[in-house]
Amino acid sequence: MSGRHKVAVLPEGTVSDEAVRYLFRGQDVEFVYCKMISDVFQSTDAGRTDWSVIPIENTIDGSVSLHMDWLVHEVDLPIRAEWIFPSIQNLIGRTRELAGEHGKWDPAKITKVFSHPVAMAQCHDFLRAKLPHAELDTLPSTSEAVRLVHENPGRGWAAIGTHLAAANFGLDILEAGVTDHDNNFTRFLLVGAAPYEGPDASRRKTSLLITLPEDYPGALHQVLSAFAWRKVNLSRIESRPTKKRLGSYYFFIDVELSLDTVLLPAAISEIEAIGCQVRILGSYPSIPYEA
Ligand SMILES: O=C(O)C(=O)C[C@]1(C(=O)O)C=C[C@@H](O)C=C1
Repeated sequence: MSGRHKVAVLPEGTVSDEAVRYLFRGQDVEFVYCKMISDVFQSTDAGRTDWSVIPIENTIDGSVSLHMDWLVHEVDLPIRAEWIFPSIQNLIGRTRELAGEHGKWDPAKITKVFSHPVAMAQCHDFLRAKLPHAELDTLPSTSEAVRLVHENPGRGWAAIGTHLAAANFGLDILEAGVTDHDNNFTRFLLVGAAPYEGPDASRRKTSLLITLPEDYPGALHQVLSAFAWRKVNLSRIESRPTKKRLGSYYFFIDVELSLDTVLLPAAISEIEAIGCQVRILGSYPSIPYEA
């Protein structure tokens, strides 16, 4: 595809937006903001954009299962790159509306908190300790939550979201950094038909989706040993339902090796020889994060 690349991503001011700006810093790309993650996937699937930005795993909340399932069942978009980005969440609202006697926000004045479910889960301890009385409501993104609070003054509403969203909607940071741990990162995937052309990374990975044969005792052990005896490192193994039958699962396996090496195709052939189905989800650079 020629010309300026287009990247589908959740709305401006989301963590995904911050992360994609970081990945493409200094490069001439066009961001196409989509309200829902389904629109992010479908935009590239339908060819309207070259890539989609998909949050896939978080330090505190683990894998984003919904997005993993979309990658497998709904679209066929190869993974082109992965990178991590800090997920810094803040309590956002209007200080003037929510302040107590001392001018600081007063938890008792907050009736409802909005956010994306994954962002909300990252702030579980804070919400339980400081706002146990508040109703929690989830939305398709953190910036959508901030927008809702912006449009509804005087109701005691607050949002969990980024500094960028608070600034975009002219709201205040009531409390900064409210995630359960400071060292909170989200891993993102760039998926789509176009190869990623950014600066190359020395670390490469390959993601595989493996379906085990039925009635083959020890099949998972054999799969793992095909990697183990070749001393191939796996950075993640995760099971998800095939959605066809109760108890039937795929295994997502991230291998710390490019598909261009001799070892990995040999391991895949060995795994297929025992009757497993192997789908290659992508072989891609793992871009390091530099603070
Ligand atoms: O709502 C956002 O800000 C997003 O970018 C979405 C999302 C996610 O889907 O996991 C991405 C990263 C954050 O850690 C929390 C939420």
